Amino acid sequence: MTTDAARSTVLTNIGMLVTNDPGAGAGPLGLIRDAAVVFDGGTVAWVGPSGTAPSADAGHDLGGRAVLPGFVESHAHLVFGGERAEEFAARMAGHPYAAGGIRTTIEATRSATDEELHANSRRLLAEALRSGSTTVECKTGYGQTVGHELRCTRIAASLTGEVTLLAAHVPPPEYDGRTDDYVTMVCAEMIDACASEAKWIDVFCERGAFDRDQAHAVLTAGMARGLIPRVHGNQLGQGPGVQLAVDLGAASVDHVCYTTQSDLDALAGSSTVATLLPAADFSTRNKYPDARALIDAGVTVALGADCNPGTSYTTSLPFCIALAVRDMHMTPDEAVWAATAGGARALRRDDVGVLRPGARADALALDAPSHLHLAYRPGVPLITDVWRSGVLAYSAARPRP
Ligand SMILES: N=CN[C@@H](CCC(=O)O)C(=O)O
Ligand SMILES: [Zn+2]
Repeated sequence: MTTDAARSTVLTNIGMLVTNDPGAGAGPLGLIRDAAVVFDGGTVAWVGPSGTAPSADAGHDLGGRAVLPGFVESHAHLVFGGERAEEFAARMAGHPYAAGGIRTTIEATRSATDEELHANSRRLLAEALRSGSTTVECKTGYGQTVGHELRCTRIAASLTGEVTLLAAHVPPPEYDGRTDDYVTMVCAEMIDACASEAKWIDVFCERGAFDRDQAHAVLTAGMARGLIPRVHGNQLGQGPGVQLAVDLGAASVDHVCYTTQSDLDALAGSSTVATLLPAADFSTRNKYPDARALIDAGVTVALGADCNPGTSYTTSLPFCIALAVRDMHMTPDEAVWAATAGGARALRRDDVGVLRPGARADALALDAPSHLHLAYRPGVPLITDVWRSGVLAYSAARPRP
């Protein structure tokens, strides 16, 4: 077992390799049977048939198992205090989900110590790694004051380079009935204070949260400070989120459960990714997005787990793949692509979500002969090994990280 990123490692006897490089193998997933991969330090050095693999300092025989690029989680809320199991139970008893539930977590987050927030977010990041996520975006959004958002942004930045300032998640209680004043404060103070720690700016554009003009003001203020927009939209009903995301050239619009034909047309003619979050729809009994209509219209689709304590307390992209196939009518290949290359597109990255020379050496192995088993065997812990930047960061054969 190799844990040293400075050395080269050859993975041999891979039954089925997903490269996501159509030039390297069959179909959009670039599938290669009986394959090998060489990692040199933190990058992929070689990909091809097992028999022709170059030698390396160390070897890892996969015994016919499948290997995929590490999952790219492009939607996660990992910095928060408390949990909302009671709200989940009430929902399962028939209470609807509403944006206001976010305030419960704002209160718990503001009350939590830095150490508690660090420990909880690191625990969830390690959980995501065990589920195969090797790149993880992380949002703030449960502070909603300058000081608390700055604290949460710094904690997120200690976990990942993909930090999203979710400056406008829901108007906090002290701004009750004064959402415009909150937006003014965000644009005048919060974004200035937090921008240097973040890459992305995000808004929840939805009934009960922020309307189109308010969301536009926050996103453009973020863009003026160098942040790239992404949007939570069209989760709970039809709304302006999709169109706003496209108008501003956002990297992604997330949820996208309720769409009109003009939303589909706008997305199809844009570079904005539709990031679908089926675990949130599962846990809120919400309508699933029409993934088939999106894909058939030519929209780029990503899958995210949306880990958060309200709507989706899971870090498991394998679970989302299974939901996407069973309930959103994506093919297993489409779902696997969306959780790897699709997530990379949503984060505007070309070095992850793909196994080709020069890419980051992020991969996972399954206790299964092909990637199809991710949807075919729902709920089964199939992931045996996860490499991040060439290092074996998780192995089911070893104690957990
Ligand atoms: N939709 C908005 N934000 C989260 C939910 C947050 C919460 O309920 O705490 C989401 O992505 O689902
Ligand atoms: Zn979210």
